[in-house]
Amino acid sequence: MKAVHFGAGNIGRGFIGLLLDQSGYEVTFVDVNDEIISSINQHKSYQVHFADETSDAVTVEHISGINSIEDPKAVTNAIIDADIVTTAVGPNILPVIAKAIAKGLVERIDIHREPLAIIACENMIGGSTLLKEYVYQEISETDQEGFDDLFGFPDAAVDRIVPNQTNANLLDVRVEPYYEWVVEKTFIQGELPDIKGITYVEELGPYIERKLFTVNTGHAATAYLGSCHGYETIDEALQGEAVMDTLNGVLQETGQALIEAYGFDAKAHADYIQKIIGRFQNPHISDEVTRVGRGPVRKLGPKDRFVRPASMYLEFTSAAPTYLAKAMAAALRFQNKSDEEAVKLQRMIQKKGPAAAFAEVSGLEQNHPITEAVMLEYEKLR
Ligand SMILES: NC(=O)c1ccc[n+]([C@@H]2O[C@H](COP(=O)([O-])OP(=O)(O)OC[C@H]3O[C@@H](n4cnc5c(N)ncnc54)[C@H](O)[C@@H]3O)[C@@H](O)[C@H]2O)c1
Ligand SMILES: O=P(O)(O)OC[C@@H](O)[C@@H](O)[C@H](O)[C@H](O)CO
Repeated sequence: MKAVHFGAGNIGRGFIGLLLDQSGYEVTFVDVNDEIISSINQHKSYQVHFADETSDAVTVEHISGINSIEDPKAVTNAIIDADIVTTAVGPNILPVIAKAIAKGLVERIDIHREPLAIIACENMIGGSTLLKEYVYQEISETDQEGFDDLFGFPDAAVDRIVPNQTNANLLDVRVEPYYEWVVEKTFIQGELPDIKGITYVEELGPYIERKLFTVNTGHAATAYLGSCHGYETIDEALQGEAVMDTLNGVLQETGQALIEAYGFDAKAHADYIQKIIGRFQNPHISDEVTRVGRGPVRKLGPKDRFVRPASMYLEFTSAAPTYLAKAMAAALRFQNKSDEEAVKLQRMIQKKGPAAAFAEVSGLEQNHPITEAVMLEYEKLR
């Protein structure tokens, strides 16, 4: 069985590639980073190390790599032969890889009519659905009809903390032991891919929102507040009472919204929160606030980890959330010269002022109760 995986980065090698290899797939990584791709083709294996005191490292084999800039034809051929396609490139790159996926699918359908699942493993709601939209923008309406019967784009939620890597071997990855990969089975054509570690569900909504608005909201809140307080890593930031108190408050607010929306058991959700805070505190992982806070414009977006749960909270309680507002205010103060979105956001704030900048990225009006709550906290952080 053959898998094509776009993005040979942290989660690509440390999670998706590992599980595909363990399920018997030969994995072809597609990436634009020539150093990584050359190394994959030279060594044909790498090790995944686990950030705990007990687990042994696992070797991932049966891999190859394609540099999609240098050899687009090889990407097309790999998609023609693939039994599954997965991605972990970041939400902003989905429109870029959609072109290569569309070309591969158009040529594939001329050669054979085997069904295929294309799964975007990105931290966002509806990642595969969005990828499908980008792919369909690249093909004619006639081709689209043929595609619907063969190619499924099931949405997914992936959870495993994989920080930036500092290993002697470029390809090796150090990951937390915990993982979860949930895939919505509704739109899969043909048989469900037999991948060890995937949980198939009828409806992904509750899973992706629970994950995104607990793990990722909590993570980003810690990163932005930690950064404001001068901390460099997530575990360091949580040693300070101020950040920990706000994190707890944020997760109480998102928890209240999630329980209202999906009827989760309150005790089970409280346990889930504690487990996640424990994962953030893992002393065997050093995860930089700059990685976790990357892309503040995306993270302050209308459907992402802050604004959507804040809007749910407002809807259910008729009050704007306090702690989510503190975290969003800290996001507006996030400085990182190496992060394009952080630089862009600071420029917007300088040019238009914080309320207008927040309104633009969040999609909320300047006089919206959430914007007003964020501005109150923004002033306090001065
Ligand atoms: N790291 C984590 O803890 C984690 C966990 C769950 C989900 N995710 C999600 O996985 C995705 C990737 O995150 P990551 O941490 O692995 O990032 P990363 O930067 O380590 O990896 C992204 C990879 O995509 C590659 N890439 C960029 N443009 C490309 C293109 N046009 N074609 C092919 N490859 C391209 C990059 O070169 C890089 O190797 C994100 O959506 C992230 O939210 C990450
Ligand atoms: O990948 P991002 O930028 O959406 O979010 C940063 C981290 O919160 C994220 O990568 C987590 O480590 C991951 O989602 C854990 O499953």
